[in-house]
Amino acid sequence: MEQDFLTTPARILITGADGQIGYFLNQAAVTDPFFSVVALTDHEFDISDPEQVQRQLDLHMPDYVINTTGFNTVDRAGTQSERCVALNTDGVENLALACGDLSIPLFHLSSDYVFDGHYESGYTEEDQASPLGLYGETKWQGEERLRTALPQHVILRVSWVFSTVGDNYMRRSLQQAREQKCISAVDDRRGCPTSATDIARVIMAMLKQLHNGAENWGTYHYCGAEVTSRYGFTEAVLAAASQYEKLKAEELKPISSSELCSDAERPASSVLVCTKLLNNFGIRQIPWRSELVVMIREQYQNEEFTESV
Ligand SMILES: NC(=O)C1=CN([C@@H]2O[C@H](COP(=O)(O)OP(=O)(O)OC[C@H]3O[C@@H](n4cnc5c(N)ncnc54)[C@H](OP(=O)(O)O)[C@@H]3O)[C@@H](O)[C@H]2O)C=CC1
Ligand SMILES: Cc1cn([C@H]2C[C@H](O)[C@@H](COP(=O)(O)OP(=O)(O)O[C@H]3O[C@@H](C)C(=O)[C@@H](O)[C@H]3O)O2)c(=O)[nH]c1=O
Repeated sequence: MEQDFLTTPARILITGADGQIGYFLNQAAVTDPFFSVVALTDHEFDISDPEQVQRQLDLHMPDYVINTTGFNTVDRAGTQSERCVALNTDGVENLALACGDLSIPLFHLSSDYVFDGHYESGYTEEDQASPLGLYGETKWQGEERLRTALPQHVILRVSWVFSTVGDNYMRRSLQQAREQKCISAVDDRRGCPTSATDIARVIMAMLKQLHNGAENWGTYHYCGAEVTSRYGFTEAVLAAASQYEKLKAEELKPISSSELCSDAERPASSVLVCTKLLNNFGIRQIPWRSELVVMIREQYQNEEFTESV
């Protein structure tokens, strides 16, 4: 039966709906008439349980599954390796196999940490993955399981995600700047911060084109425009936040990553080249700085609201 794309919304099922990307994707998609959304948290839909995956897909029969789950605590991947594998690798395969049985395309998020960080000029989708730690390794294996199980997939690799939701670098550095006179940030790791709302925009734009018949399956990169370091990003966080309050931090000290003792190994330069996304989908990068200004404003608005109730 031919589908009427102009009147029939695309039914999307979002996993990990209360995580950073899941939350903002749900928020944006529910107000867009193009989509009909089922958004499930880990309590409602545990992707590490194959029977539950099957049951939820049979129940909702979406047009697309968007997997925004992940074990993302890079420093704890080694000590919680079972959970990390169960979520980032086996869970992705559970979804891919169940989606395959029902001919549902799977949209999955992966990471710049699949690369070892030696290419200063940036990584394209063609470059060889070579993860440095367990987090990156489990993300890479998850990608590979998906490629093997289900040709109708999108893997979108993103980097350095920030938002007003959950535990992330932006919120942590803001908290540190409120509590400490001197804070430090590493200046020898290069990458591109990306806001969760911007990623939601990109996912929705890709889905619209796929749903309208573009057969652009495969692996893509997306990140905010402008390469920086954690130091450069922290500087921008402090500048934006100081518009709203007098922070305790008087000094931001640049340090090298070797000065952080309990730190997992991370890529030195994990810049993602996003030309393929532009060429295949016409989607452009947005500067992370403008997104950051909006996120910081929202952070203060949310805090004001919480204080007033
Ligand atoms: N954050 C980043 O900087 C980057 C993230 N990514 C990738 O993007 C994706 C989304 O990241 P982000 O939004 O930051 O992640 P979050 O950690 O904010 O959200 C992940 C969500 O997955 C949920 N979850 C945990 N276990 C399960 C499970 N067994 N079944 C279903 N859901 C589960 C978590 O629930 P709970 O909170 O209850 O544990 C949480 O809501 C991940 O795949 C991540 O690897 C890629 C690059 C950078
Ligand atoms: C404690 C501390 C850390 N750092 C640096 C060291 C390290 O590079 C980084 C650690 O912060 P985070 O844990 O937020 O960053 P990290 O876990 O490296 O973030 C990664 O998460 C995963 C999920 C991804 O896929 C990546 O794209 C990336 O966003 O911060 C400082 O600059 N100053 C500090 O005081």
